Amino acid sequence: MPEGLALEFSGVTKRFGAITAVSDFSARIEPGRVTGFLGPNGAGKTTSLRILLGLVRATEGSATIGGVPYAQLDRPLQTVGAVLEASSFHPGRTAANHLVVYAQAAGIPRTRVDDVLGLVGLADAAGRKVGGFSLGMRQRLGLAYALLGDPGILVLDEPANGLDPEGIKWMRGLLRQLAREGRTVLTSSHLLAEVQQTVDSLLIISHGRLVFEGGLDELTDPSEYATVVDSPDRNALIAALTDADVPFEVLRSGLTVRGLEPADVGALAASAGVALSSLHRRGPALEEVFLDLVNGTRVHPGPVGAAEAVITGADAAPEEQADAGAGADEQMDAAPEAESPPAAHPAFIVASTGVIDVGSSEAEPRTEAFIPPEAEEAPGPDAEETTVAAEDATGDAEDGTVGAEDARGDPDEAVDDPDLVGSDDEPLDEVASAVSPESDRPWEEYVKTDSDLEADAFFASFDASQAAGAAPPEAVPVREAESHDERDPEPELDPEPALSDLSSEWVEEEQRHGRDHGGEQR
Ligand SMILES: Nc1ncnc2c1ncn2[C@@H]1O[C@H](COP(=O)(O)OP(=O)(O)OP(=O)(O)O)[C@@H](O)[C@H]1O
Repeated sequence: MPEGLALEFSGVTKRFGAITAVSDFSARIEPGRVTGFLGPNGAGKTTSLRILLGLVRATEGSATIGGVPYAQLDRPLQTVGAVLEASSFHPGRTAANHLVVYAQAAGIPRTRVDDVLGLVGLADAAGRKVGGFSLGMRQRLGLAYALLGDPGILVLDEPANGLDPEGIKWMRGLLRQLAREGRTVLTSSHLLAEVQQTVDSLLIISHGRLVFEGGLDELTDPSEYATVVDSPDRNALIAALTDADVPFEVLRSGLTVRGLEPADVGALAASAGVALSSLHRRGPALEEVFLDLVNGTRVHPGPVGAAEAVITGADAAPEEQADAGAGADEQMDAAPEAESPPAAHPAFIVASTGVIDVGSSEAEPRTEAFIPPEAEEAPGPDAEETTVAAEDATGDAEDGTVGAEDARGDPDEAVDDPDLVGSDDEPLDEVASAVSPESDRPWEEYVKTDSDLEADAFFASFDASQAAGAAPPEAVPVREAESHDERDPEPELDPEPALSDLSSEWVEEEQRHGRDHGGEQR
């Protein structure tokens, strides 16, 4: 059985130019549990996970896997399986062939490909081209990739995206099973409800800062709960409570008793011979508590230093805090259940859904890595990380893509906050090469990370070493792939390319479509 190892973030801060994506984040994730990593859009979840996986270098602090940085793992794919982005598969390759590339590169037997495809429910689709896959199928394929090396650690970024209710149920079961086997499972989401039934522990992050660390049952204070009880003979129940000196309020939904558990109230009624029509515990809706935590109107008195972490609303009146979370019924039993530069590591290369270990990345000097035309006006290509226009890299904000502006609220405020401005003595070139903090709209700027350049170099060197003169395939437009009729067993896509066809031209084309293999998918 693969060994689950602890994951640890120690004082991790990541600045992208003027934006602080993660701020002094420390947390420990234990094996044998499912840990939910929660936060609203733009909170810094993906950036934190990328730092953990050696795809982005922390500005400060470190993240380790079993005590060592990702880059120092001997067999990365067999140690950590990651799903960070499910939409970046080559549309012309079959699901099986996609995995075979990674299996070969990591020395994993071909039979494992069939195993994992079966495990994620894609056995029947193994020979189908990924361009015809639904989002949910791509998500499953991403998971198959993560499981390929039978790793003891699973790091999944929003794994439920695109899954139907049946798929979500299946995913929950799988995560629980993996944790039961002793593996470390870290799964991110922006919805508490999505992970509520799965996780043992929670990390909640907001504006890059940890605001909660603990179990679901620790999210709320026991004093926030009350027992709601009712009887067909309400007068008899009122008399029984009054005789026992138990204070209560009469509500339309029943009598609310504070300070007594449902079992105690039930016993009291039984001893008075009063039949009950309902008896349950009522507390703040967990989703409300989650929102209060991320909005700063609730501060968790845990060891995370949340009081300092939450910038606004921390001094809201206690009544307001209680009101904000109260009101939703909850069934009794529903309650809780850097210095070493990773990109230069010769033993791994970044792939779209995580990391693979396919030998040296040094083949292509970084200066020759693909630089999108949009980046040409940005600081020079010899910078370690390069700024590119946000519209191409992050999608148009008007399309609904959440960018830094959404995440940070008032952009002017963000720029004025000294914490959000990269300092001149940053150890990385990225800050120097990023948009200047004086820029009008720094939050819209995309900073090309080490992993972007690693991916560029990987595909370029792959092409150089494998190409046998075959013409590169035309990239299949997304629209064509997405409009595929499921009744057609095999979409009319381009022929499946050979490994040697994975040319840099294709990568460029993919990047123009926003499917940056291995890079930041903003
Ligand atoms: N390469 C980059 N260049 C510039 N800004 C970036 C880059 N990557 C992330 N950011 C910014 O960092 C912040 C945190 O982003 P991140 O993707 O980590 O958040 P998230 O919690 O994963 O959000 P979501 O749930 O929407 O995926 C955002 O403001 C984002 O715009």
